[in-house]
Amino acid sequence: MQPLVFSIPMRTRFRGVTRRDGMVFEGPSGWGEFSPFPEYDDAEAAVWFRAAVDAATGSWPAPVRDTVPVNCTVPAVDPEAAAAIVRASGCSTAKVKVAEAGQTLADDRARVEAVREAIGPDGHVRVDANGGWGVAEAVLAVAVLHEAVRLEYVEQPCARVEDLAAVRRETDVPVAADESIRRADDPFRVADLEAADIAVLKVHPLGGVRRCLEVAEQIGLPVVVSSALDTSVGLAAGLALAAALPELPHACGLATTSLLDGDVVRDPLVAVDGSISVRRPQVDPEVAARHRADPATEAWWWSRFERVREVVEA
Ligand SMILES: O=C(O)CCC(=O)C1=CC=CC(O)[C@@H]1C(=O)O
Ligand SMILES: [Mg+2]
Repeated sequence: MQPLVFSIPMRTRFRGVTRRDGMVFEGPSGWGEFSPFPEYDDAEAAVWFRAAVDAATGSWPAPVRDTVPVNCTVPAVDPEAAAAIVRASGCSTAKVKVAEAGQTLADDRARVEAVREAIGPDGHVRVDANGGWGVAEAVLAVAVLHEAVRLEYVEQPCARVEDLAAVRRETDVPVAADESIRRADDPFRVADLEAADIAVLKVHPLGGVRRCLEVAEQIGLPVVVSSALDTSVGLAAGLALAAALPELPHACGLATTSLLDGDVVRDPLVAVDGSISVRRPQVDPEVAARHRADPATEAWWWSRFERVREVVEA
């Protein structure tokens, strides 16, 4: 089948995005997704392209489990909306966005408190600052939020690896690295600088399932597999990675189809009782057609696809 350009509305604005656009294409092994965020340049998008080609033409490692525990993902919304997302999810781990531009630590605190209330005392609450804090700010914010709700970990409190290491030395709350791995020239620097307790791995920004498995083996840290807000096609690759990891001590950030108002498959990968069953849904042309991008968006993606393919084949 011809590659398809999709454009799916987000249910809530997330990382400044209100629609998720991208392409899916089919190869001998199944469907692959190519959906780098629009602001990424061709060199960065090329890594996502490799992951999509790998999904469509390569083989995935053998799974060692058939379900993957997942967290619900709570955008930087008000406390009532945050609690409603947690309750609707059925998950016992929640990842809460904090440090959103234009919001305060009091906003973050009110959100995580509502999430703790909704998830109960035995649930896990983790926060993701997407590098939005400086070191001193992060140390203070983590102390306040940990005191309020007990945190499982804090993801990417600061942008720089050196700053992650500095925060890690100042707090007992485990630090997870995300952008410092997926957008870094050297994904292993976080381990070399003892900057993180946990590695968040995303399949598309890191070039595919097998490449991620190699990173997981070499980085020497417990891994949390997370999505890049993919459709169920991209998520299946994350699920394959999570299913193949020898150890999976934390819930994974793969319950993100609920953030999208639609999908390209008929049977989306959704969490049931906090877990997703490991499988690989195929694109349904009729369902995908409902989310076909408008001609201008389609033209933009085709031109990106051709440019990035040239980068990859050069
Ligand atoms: O980890 C999750 O719970 C879901 C995925 C998720 O939060 C993200 C996906 C893609 C880009 C993001 O800004 C964000 C993240 O930073 O982890
Ligand atoms: Mg993150």
